Amino acid sequence: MSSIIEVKDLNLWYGAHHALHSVNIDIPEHEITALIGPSGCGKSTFLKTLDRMNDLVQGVKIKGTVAYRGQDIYAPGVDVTWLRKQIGMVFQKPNPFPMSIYDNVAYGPRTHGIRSRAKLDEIVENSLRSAAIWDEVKDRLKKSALGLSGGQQQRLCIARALAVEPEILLMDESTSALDPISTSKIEDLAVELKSKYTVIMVTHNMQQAARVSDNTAFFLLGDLVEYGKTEVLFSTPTDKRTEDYITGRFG
Ligand SMILES: Nc1ncnc2c1ncn2[C@@H]1O[C@H](COP(=O)(O)OP(=O)(O)OP(=O)(O)O)[C@@H](O)[C@H]1O
Repeated sequence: MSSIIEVKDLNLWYGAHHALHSVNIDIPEHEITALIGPSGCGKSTFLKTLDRMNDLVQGVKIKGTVAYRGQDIYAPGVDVTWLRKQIGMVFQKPNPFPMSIYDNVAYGPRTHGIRSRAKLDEIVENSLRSAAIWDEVKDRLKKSALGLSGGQQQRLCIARALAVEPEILLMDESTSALDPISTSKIEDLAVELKSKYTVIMVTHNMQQAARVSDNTAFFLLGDLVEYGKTEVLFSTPTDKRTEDYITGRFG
């Protein structure tokens, strides 16, 4: 399986705080990679380096390379709007825009210049179908997205991310604010999506990582301690710190 992201010697500082220490990791295409580790270990920071969301943080310094399909995304001249079209993000709390369900999904494609009503209708339907929410919303597309349940809102946010046809979907604890049924729907969805997309998810929930991911990366205090196939990392971890974490001895 080829790598879609290759990270080499990635270091990140927030001011004087050294939050990521020389991280090296290759992310395979069309698989689900989970990032696990205790609170504050750098999972979200690492995830955000992949679509340059940390650029917005004042005082941040980043060294090393993050290559997406062989291209360093931190090289001068990289168009961050283009990058975020390739690499979409779904956040911890559902954050639909205060507009209709239809307009939430059409927002990105419109921003990228698509005006044809028929084309937008097609994108909206396909994206909502891919996010497994079409049947629940097809009769209320013009209604406010804020009237949906939390789980529906999160699937709508996934549809919104898919509408611009990214290659990679980043999910930052995207089920932690949801009930178990909605969580299970999003886990099933992530597994379905990997035939078309590459999914990278931060999760606090080790059962979730074990259930849905193909690869798992364990972070601790800014270090990538161990990375490998999920079933191997959970059954025969090579590092004592990984073993302690997955057996619940700390974190
Ligand atoms: N914007 C920021 N400015 C300064 N320090 C930050 C910022 N964001 C994160 N940090 C610090 O960087 C470290 C890593 O944080 P990060 O949010 O990446 O951890 P995490 O593993 O995702 O944690 P959690 O599971 O609690 O979300 C922490 O010490 C955190 O306090």
